[in-house]
This record gives sequence, structure tokens and C-alpha cells, in this order.
Amino acid sequence: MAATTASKMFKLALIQLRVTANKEANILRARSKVLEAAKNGAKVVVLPECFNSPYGTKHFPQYAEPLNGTTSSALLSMAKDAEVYLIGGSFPESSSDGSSKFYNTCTIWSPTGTQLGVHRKVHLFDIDVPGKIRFKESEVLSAGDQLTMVETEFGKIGVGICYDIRFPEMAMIAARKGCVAMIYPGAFNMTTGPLHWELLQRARAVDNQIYVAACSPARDENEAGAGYVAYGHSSVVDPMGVVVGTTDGKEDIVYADVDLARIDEARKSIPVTSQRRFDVYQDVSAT
Ligand SMILES: NC(=O)CCC(=O)C(=O)O
Repeated sequence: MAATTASKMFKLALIQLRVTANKEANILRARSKVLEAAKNGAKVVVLPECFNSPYGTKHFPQYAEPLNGTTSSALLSMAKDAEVYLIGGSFPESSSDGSSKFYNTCTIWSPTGTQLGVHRKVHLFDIDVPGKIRFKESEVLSAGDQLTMVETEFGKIGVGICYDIRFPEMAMIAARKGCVAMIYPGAFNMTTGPLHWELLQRARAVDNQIYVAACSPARDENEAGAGYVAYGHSSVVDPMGVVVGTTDGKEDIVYADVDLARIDEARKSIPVTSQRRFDVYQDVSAT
């Protein structure tokens, strides 16, 4: 596992945003929350999955826009004006190559407004839990085909979107390539949220001895036409698996002090990183 540049601390903020059907209002509200988080000392700020639109296959084409559209320019300004690293949630992206494809896309910005990365959700959310929830992102969306890791002054950060968290390989590869954290804009639901949302974050954190954070929209059971109720509970988990910041379902900003020294502490006390048996099984990060 690559060495981390420990000993730095920074404040992370997760904006658990109340998302409505009004795209412009969502973007403006996100902006005011990002500025508020920065005022409160956050250096890395995260928005939720589909922060500018309701989450649902019927909504994606209606709200989709190109990568370099108005949402991206709003995110650029937010990052620059707040002087923060911004993991810009996600929005439905319409491809600009004439293919009429749509993606669920996260853009990542530096405090000077440089685009550091673009993550297109790699694992599409296609599930069917009988009598509870059926959802098929692949009816409308295409999957991304790249892992995303961005360099920041605090170390390398890996980014996934929601269902991506269920695939441990992604976080494992990121950690072995030196990431200090995996951050997932996400929107679990009222069936799988209580079951798996925190469990998966803690698992990815403990597996890899890194920080893990997941940022959801606020829960809104009354939002007209939304049809999908987000679980909320945006949280931050430390490298020992301790939840160091969380909330309930309502709109909120979750703050957590990320102390990179805790990564080395965890790896020294429980040295799984140096005890792996690549003579017995394969290293998924070796490709
Ligand atoms: N938006 C998503 O990918 C939802 C993932 C989810 O709820 C799950 O259980 O996984």
C-alpha cells in the first residue's frame, strides 16, 4: 500500500441538501450551503448525488445537461468563491458526442476553480428487492468506465457515486494507490439505507484503513413527483471504522475533522496492509 502523507488535518463538510424539482433553486441553495460550510472552516466540501434534480430514471433525461453546462460552471464558481475543494455531488449528464447517452456524473473542483476530475458512475443501480424497491438506472443511464482519484493538498482522494460503494474493489484499488479517503455522493433509499448505508461505509473504511464519507440528499417524503425517498444520514467514518460525523434525515451540514495521522495509526496497530498474501490471491490494484 502506498505511503500516505500523514500529519495533516482538515475539516470535511457534507451538505445534506434538500433537493426539489427546481434545478435553478437547487443550485442556488447548494451554493449558499457550500459558502456556509467554508465560512465554518471546511476545506473539502461534498454535495449529494443528483444535487440539482430529483433522483429517478424519468427525471434524468429531463434534467440532463452537458459536462460543460450551467451546472458545471455553477460548481466552478462555488469552489472558487468558497476557496474549497468541491466534490460536486452528481448531476445527469448528456453526452456531447452525439450518442444520446446519459451518465450520472460527479465533477471535482479545486479551490481556484480548476476541474480536478470527472467521475461517471461505474456501477449502475439496478436492483429488485421484491415488494420493496425496484430500480434500474440502466434503463436510461450508461455506465462510466474509469476509476477516479484526484490530488489535493491533503492527499489523494478517491471518488465513487452511491452504488459504487458496494463494490469493494474500487475503494481497495484507490487505497492501494495512496488515497487517504473515498468520498461517495449517494442517495440510498428507505429499504437499503437502514440496512446497508453505514455498514458499507464502515466496511470500506476498515478494509482499507482510510476515511470514508457518503453524502445524501435530505429525506423528503412529500416532494411532488420525486418518487424516491432518500435515506439521508450523510456520514464520515475514520480509518478504524468509527463514525465521526453523521446526521438524521433532514437538511443539514455534517462536519468532521479528518486527521490523516489516524491512517498511519490504524495501519501500525492492525498491520493488514503489510500482511497481505499476494502469493495466495491476487492484488486487484496490480492492473
Ligand atoms: N443511487 C444509488 O445508487 C442507490 C444505491 C442504493 O440505494 C443501494 O442500496 O445500493
